[in-house]
Amino acid sequence: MKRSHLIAGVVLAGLVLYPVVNPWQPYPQGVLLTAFLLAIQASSWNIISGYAGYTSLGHSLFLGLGAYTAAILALHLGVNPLWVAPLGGVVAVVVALAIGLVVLRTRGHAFVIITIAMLLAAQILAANARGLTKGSDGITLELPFWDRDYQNIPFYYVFLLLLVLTVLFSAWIRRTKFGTGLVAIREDEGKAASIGVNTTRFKVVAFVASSFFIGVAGGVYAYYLTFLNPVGAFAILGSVVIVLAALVGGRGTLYGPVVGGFLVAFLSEAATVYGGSASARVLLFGGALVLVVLFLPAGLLPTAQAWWRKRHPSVVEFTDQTGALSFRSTPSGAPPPDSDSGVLLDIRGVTKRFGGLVAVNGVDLTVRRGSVTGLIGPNGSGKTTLFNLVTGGMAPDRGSVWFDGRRIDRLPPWRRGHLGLGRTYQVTRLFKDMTVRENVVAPLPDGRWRTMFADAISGSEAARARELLDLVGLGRFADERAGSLSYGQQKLVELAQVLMLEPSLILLDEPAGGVNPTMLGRLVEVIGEVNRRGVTFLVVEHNIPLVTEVCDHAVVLHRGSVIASGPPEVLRRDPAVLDAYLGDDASPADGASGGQAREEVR
Ligand SMILES: Nc1ncnc2c1ncn2[C@@H]1O[C@H](COP(=O)(O)OP(=O)(O)OP(=O)(O)O)[C@@H](O)[C@H]1O
Repeated sequence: MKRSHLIAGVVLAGLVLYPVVNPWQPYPQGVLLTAFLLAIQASSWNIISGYAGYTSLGHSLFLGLGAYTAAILALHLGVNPLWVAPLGGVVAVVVALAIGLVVLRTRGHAFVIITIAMLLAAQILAANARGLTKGSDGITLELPFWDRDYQNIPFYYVFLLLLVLTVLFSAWIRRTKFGTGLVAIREDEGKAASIGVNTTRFKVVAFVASSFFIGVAGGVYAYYLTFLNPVGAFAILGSVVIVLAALVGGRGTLYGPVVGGFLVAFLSEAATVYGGSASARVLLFGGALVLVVLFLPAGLLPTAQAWWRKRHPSVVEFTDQTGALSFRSTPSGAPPPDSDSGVLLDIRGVTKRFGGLVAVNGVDLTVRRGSVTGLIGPNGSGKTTLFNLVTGGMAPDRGSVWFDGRRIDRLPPWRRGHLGLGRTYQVTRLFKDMTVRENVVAPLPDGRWRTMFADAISGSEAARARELLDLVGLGRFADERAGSLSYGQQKLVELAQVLMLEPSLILLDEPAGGVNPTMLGRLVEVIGEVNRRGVTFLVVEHNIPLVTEVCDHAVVLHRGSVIASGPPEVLRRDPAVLDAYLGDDASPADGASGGQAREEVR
């Protein structure tokens, strides 16, 4: 069992026993209860804002929604708020879904702004829907039905139970492919989409998942407070405190937000007792936020863990990287080598403009099944743009892209990944904070919900990841952080990662760039081996000898247009190609690339 789980278990046992051992202490129980509530919120917030990296500044919206749901039902139907608290979670989920579907189709800052706006809108709505909420007069609820002797102990246990459920839920999410996908979105959303992660769906589900337990807790909280008004229920400070708690403890970790929730709740209590006015409290939180961002950007828990790891370093075993190609079996699902070399990728008249610049100009290009096709051309000739058009990173202005007989240019990147289209990047885009193994199992071969909620590293997948890592010679690095590998090794891991999608076509963008000669030899071997297993390649590469070695066919792009195609050794002597690389018309701007190409072409 992991040490952190053990510590959490001991702390939990202590918290369960505390009211039993010390029943006549309503004050510390009340403080702890507030800490549980904040930890529930921070831990839930962590699902969308820690795992997926989409910061919500209005998460107390869900506490208010839960509280109002329970309070309104109690007011109008006379039911006890405690029994209908789960409905608060349901309302929070419905609202989160509606907001998420609108906002999370986009990327970036819009989300942060909208979350604050939603909180303020809810406040205004609650103040104005007087028939339902009694407006700014607020709703007063009955006192708890249990004997006064029990004080707040029942609330204490309900919040503690909700906290345990929230943490278990968050832990389960982190273990699934969904959780890995969220971290992938946080680290590099574009890359996540290219390996089959339906980023829109993942973000919406994460936002919804982050609202439920807060909504339930809100229902219980209304009963605990016995009074509810719009300003208190939808307070912006409540949201700021949630963010602060998660940042202090360590966003993106399982226990960080819980630890942060406790610390911030205690700090808040101390500020109320010793700090005097409410503005002193705000000042204290502001100051704490600044200090955390400046001195503990990762949060307390990750900083402590890093310190521990430094004091107790694990022994890293370096691979000798020999025998990597002596694998035994064919990767499951890889298509058999196809003797009939029909067209697998068909790019028809594709054009892409950036303002006045025509980066890709009416390109027609076909890649035959089973081939290794090279795509060459001077710097800026449009090769990477063409890759982006094929994999869905951007949409063409004109023309169409067909893959395996199906038009794909309007499909989102993840759908293209599910169809068997994989790519690597000019500058590797591994998820650097994940381990090598996590990187390799991160791709999602299909868009089914079952796959999404399967274990991130299931038995068969672990075996396959191992096999693929052995294929590229990096099996022994499986548990290392991907960012700690050399650049060439990262390129190989990226290839193993793409192979996990079981692609039929892989687009390699400058695989040799920045890779040392030994690594390059391995890369060439791996490309050859994977190709023999039936995978087709389209390779962008400046290293012409390498193109001649691995490619059976090449296409030359110049200023966005195809100027030649044929066997690489023939193209090397084609005057038009030589001209494009070295010719009179080479502009001073690409002079450097011309010099580089001059070396490489010869
Ligand atoms: N997102 C973008 N916005 C504006 N211009 C762009 C964008 N992406 C590429 N370009 C421009 O389009 C042209 C083609 O660029 P692209 O990166 O596709 O060329 P390339 O052949 O891959 O070059 P290299 O060999 O240097 O990677 C260049 O002039 C580049 O500056």
